[in-house]
Amino acid sequence: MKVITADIGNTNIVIASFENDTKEMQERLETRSKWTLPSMTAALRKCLLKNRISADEIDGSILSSVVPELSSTLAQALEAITGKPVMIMNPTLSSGIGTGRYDEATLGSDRIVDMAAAAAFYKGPAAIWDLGTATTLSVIDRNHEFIGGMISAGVQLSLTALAEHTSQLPQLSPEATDSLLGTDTVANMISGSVASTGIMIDGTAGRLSRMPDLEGIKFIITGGLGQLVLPWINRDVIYDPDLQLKGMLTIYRKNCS
Ligand SMILES: Nc1ncnc2c1ncn2[C@@H]1O[C@H](COP(=O)(O)OP(=O)(O)O)[C@@H](O)[C@H]1O
Ligand SMILES: CC(C)(COP(=O)(O)O)[C@@H](O)C(=O)NCCC(=O)O
Ligand SMILES: [K+]
Repeated sequence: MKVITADIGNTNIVIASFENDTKEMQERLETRSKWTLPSMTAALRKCLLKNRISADEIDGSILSSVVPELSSTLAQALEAITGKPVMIMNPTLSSGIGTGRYDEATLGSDRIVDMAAAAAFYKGPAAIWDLGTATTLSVIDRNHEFIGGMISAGVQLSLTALAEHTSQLPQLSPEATDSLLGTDTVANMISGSVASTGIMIDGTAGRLSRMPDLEGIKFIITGGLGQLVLPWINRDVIYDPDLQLKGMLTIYRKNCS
């Protein structure tokens, strides 16, 4: 069975294709308000062509979006290409996660997808940090109930905010660093965003591991910026850059009958 997964984040749209459990394509498009139905459809067709996937092989698709203004454009583009209705993430779909403690209408669907993948592939209790535009933490207990989390400014977003709101700080992209204490402005900003995010995650993980209800908790890191912070986390973590894609595939299968 061939399934397309589409994930609209605030920085990137990730389009992937799975043949059964094997990922055979992954492409990134920029998230921008200028996408129209024709330009989106053309971009999707280009992704498929580049990966030699023909539209009539596709059995179905699933869309997860945290940018509602773009959801219907991408959904319509997927439907135009596949000729089949797209499954759109919403609170009524079965995900394997109990979200009753949170206001479900406001919970980002990328976080439900992260938790669904963690439950399916690693089992709870688990804490998932997703390092994208924002850094999110979502925690599930052993019964796969979402018990709470955190939202903080992402690594790139913090750097951008520093440059935009100060006179003397430059615009930077995050990069790997092994120095805690920088001796110039750039090194200070990089350790202040990259190292400090890893240390924040490590400290939070330490506290979570001491919570009696979360005994045996697993720590999972994903998202475009996840790899950069790994060296700053001094404990066992699972790094799974495909968590979001695997979660969407899991939810598609649970709901496609
Ligand atoms: N494969 C990658 N390698 C390095 N950086 C990446 C990669 N993918 C995304 N990024 C960076 O990660 C940030 C966004 O991560 P992403 O998980 O795509 O965010 P979102 O889900 O919010 O759209 C951007 O700063 C982007 O430049
Ligand atoms: C927190 C987020 C902005 C993260 O988005 P991302 O960094 O993946 O683009 C997104 O999950 C969202 O809009 N959530 C809604 C608020 C909530 O989850 O409570
Ligand atoms: K995120």
